[in-house]
Amino acid sequence: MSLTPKLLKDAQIKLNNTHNPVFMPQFGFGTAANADELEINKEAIKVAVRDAGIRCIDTARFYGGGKIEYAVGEAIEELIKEKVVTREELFITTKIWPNQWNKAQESLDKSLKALKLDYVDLLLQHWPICFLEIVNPATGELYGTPHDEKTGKPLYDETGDYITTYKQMDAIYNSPNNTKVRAIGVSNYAVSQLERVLADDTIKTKPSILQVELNPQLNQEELVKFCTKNGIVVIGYSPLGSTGAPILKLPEVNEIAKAHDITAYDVIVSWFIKKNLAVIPRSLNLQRVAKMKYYYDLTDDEVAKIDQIGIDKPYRHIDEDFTAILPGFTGRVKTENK
Ligand SMILES: NC(=O)C1=CN([C@@H]2O[C@H](COP(=O)(O)OP(=O)(O)OC[C@H]3O[C@@H](n4cnc5c(N)ncnc54)[C@H](OP(=O)(O)O)[C@@H]3O)[C@@H](O)[C@H]2O)C=CC1
Ligand SMILES: O=C1O[C@H](CO)[C@@H](O)[C@@H]1O
Repeated sequence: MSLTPKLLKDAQIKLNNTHNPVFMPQFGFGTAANADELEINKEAIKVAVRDAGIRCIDTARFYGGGKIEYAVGEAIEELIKEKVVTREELFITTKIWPNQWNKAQESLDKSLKALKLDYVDLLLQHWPICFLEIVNPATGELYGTPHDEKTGKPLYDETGDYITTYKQMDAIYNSPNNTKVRAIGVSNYAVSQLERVLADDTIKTKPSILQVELNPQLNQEELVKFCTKNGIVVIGYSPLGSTGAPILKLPEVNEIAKAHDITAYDVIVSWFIKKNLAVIPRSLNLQRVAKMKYYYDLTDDEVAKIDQIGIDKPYRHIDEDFTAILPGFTGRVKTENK
C-alpha cells in the first residue's frame, strides 16, 4: 500500500525549559565529517537547506578538529546572502567537547566565531566526561581526545566533575544579558546522570534536550521513557548506524520499505517522526541530501516491528574507548548479529 509523503520541514517539537517558546525541527542535518571533507560538507548543507528545505543543522566544536564549524558558518552565510533563508528560520545546534569541560563560555564563543553567528539555538554538553587540556605541539591546538602515549589510555581530568560543564551552560543561559543561546541540553547522559542534574537545586534551567545514539538497534527505551516523563526532548544521533549506514540493510526495515514502495532510509526517518523523536542523519552524497524532504505515516504495528529489532539484538555503533567509564556504556550492548 502506498503512503502519502509528508513534508519533514513541517514536523516541529516545542522544547520545554526555555525562557521563551522555542520550536525545533524534528529533522536536522548531521555534520560530523572529517577535516578533509570541508568543501563537500559545506555544499551538502547548502543543498539540504536550499533543495530539501531542511532548517536544522547539528554541529559541534569537535567535528573535523574544529574545522567543520567553519564550513557550517560559510554555508549559512552564503544561504542567507543568497536569500534562501533568514537566520531566524534556521535552528543551529553546537556542542561543548570534554577538553573544554571547565570553559563553557570560551567554547561557546569560539563556536560562534567559527559559525559567524551571534547566537546558537541549542547548546549541548557533548559528553559527561572531563578530559585533560593538552596542547598538541604539532598544531598548537588542544588534543580532542588526549591519550597517554605509553598506555594508550584516555587522559581524563580526575579533578573534574562532568556536571560543572552543564552548570556553566546554565549560568550562561540565565545570565541577564544572554543573547547567545536559546536552549541548553546534554548529550550522552545516562538516566542516573540526568537524575543528578534534575535533583540539583543550584541548576536553574533543566535540559531541554538529550542527544544520544538511537536507531532500531539501540532504541534507548528506558532513556526515552525517562525523558518523556521529565519533558526532555530526545534527539537520535547515528540514526543509520553511522558510516556505511548498516541500519539500512536490516531485513525488517527493508520489508516495510518494500511494502510501501519507499526506501529503507525513508522508513527509518518516518520511525523517528512517528515516535515523536528528533533525528539528525548525515550524508555527503548531494543526490541523497536533495531527497531528504519527506516522511511517511507508518502504522503502529510497523513501528513496533522496528522497535523489536533493538529488543532482540541490541547493538551500539558509536564505540569510542573513552566511553568505557560511563554508566550507560559499560557492559556494552553488542551482539554478533550486527
Ligand atoms: N552527540 C554525539 O555524541 C554524536 C552526534 N552525532 C551527530 O549525528 C549525526 C549523524 O550520525 P552519524 O554517526 O554521522 O551517521 P548516520 O547514522 O547519519 O549515517 C551516516 C552514513 O549514512 C550514509 N547515508 C546517509 N543517507 C543514506 C542513504 N539514503 N542511503 C545510504 N546511505 C546513506 C552516509 O553516507 P553518504 O555520505 O555517502 O550518504 C554515511 O556513511 C552526525 O553527523 C552528528 O551531527 C553523531 C555521533 C555522536
Ligand atoms: O559527535 C560525535 O561524533 C563522534 C563519532 O562520529 C563521536 O565521538 C562524537 O560524540
